[in-house]
Amino acid sequence: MPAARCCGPARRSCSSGREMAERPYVARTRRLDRDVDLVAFAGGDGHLFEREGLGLAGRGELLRIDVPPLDPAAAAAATSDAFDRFEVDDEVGSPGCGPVAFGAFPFDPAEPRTLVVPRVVVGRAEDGTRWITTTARRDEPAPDPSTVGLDLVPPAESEVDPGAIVVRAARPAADWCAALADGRDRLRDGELTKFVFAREVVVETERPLPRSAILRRLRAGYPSCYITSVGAMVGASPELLLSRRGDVVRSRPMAGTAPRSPDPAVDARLAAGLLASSKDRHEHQIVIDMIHDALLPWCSYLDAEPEPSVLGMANVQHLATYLEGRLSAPAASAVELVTALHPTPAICGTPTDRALEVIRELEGLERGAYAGPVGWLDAEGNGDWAVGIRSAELVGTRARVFAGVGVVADSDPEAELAETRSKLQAMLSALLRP
Ligand SMILES: C=C(O[C@@H]1C=C(C(=O)O)C=C[C@H]1O)C(=O)O
Repeated sequence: MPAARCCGPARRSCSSGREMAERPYVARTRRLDRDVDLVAFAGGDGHLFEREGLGLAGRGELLRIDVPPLDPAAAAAATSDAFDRFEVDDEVGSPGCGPVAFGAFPFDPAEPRTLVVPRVVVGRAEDGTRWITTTARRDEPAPDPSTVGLDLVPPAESEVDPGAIVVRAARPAADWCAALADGRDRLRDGELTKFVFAREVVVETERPLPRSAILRRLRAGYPSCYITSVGAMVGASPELLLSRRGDVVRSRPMAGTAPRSPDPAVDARLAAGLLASSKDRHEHQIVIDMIHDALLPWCSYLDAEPEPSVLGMANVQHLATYLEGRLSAPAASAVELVTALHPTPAICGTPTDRALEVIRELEGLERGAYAGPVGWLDAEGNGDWAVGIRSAELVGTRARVFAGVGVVADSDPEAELAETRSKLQAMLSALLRP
């Protein structure tokens, strides 16, 4: 049974005792005439998924939804059951309106996953539509979206000086390189084609890190990335795992990396070298093939760009390929597709099970939600999910910052170490403002 969408007189009939038991929650969406800054709205303790100023930001927590791991159909059933418990009064009707849930799922695909439905969500869409949704239990005084909204914007955190800062690699670089070489040598036995190996850097400060200031810096420095804040994780990922709008599905995987140069001629040479590198093209193709094969069973058609392009951020440039398809009816929900796709070889390897074994045995770190899917889902199954890379777990005065690299048979540990340093730069420069 879909979430009840009602408005006007129909709202009264929704208040029967039966409705009360079946639909204990209400969600009201209203158009916003004022503009809204999503990063400011999310503040230091909200939920955020934003790219180029568009997306969703939420505050508070009405409800948590447990999403079963590993089983796409069970994940879809759990989320649609949860959304069915809402009476929805939505005057806008765009993707991301009505009740929405945010999640930063763990990397480990077998671990439990949770979505959070905030109490207030604001949205900004590409066509200029802006809206606010409030959610509540039916038996509590319902906040009115036309009055509640933007007064909830938290005051900007002052640029609190976090005091003395200690930064250290969780594992000595030489040790990490030796473990990577050990894994690489196992690629030669033919059972494993690629695995992704990550490093962790720990940042400790005297006073808590200013989360909303960090998000503003990430947005300023990485405007083409997905700026996210969900649970303990913050990030600026360039990589779209999955976007689902109605029956249209998109993904933009990335794999294959080169540094940037301030000299345009050198930078162009680096990009051309990346496109011509058989190692990087191989790493990239593994990811595209897997995503294509994993999405195809859900689609009536699916197209991938024939050639990757090079996408540049401030710190690194990547090979990237768009895939776009139309979902077969009934269209699978975003959470169903995310469950089917994750973990891709961009952040795990191939074959998945062997790569997971090597990561668990040799990486020596707890990935948590690093490299897990991060995004949102609405009651119609729409959603946007990024790959949770270029991310950090922030807890009080401690941040764990992560970066990983794809390892194939001809990977060089020192070059891969340098690549992690370039990738870490995104988050470290946002955290450490001397
Ligand atoms: C794993 C990370 O990045 C991934 C690995 C890449 C590579 O190996 O070339 C490129 C983009 C990402 O898919 C990371 O940034 O932590």
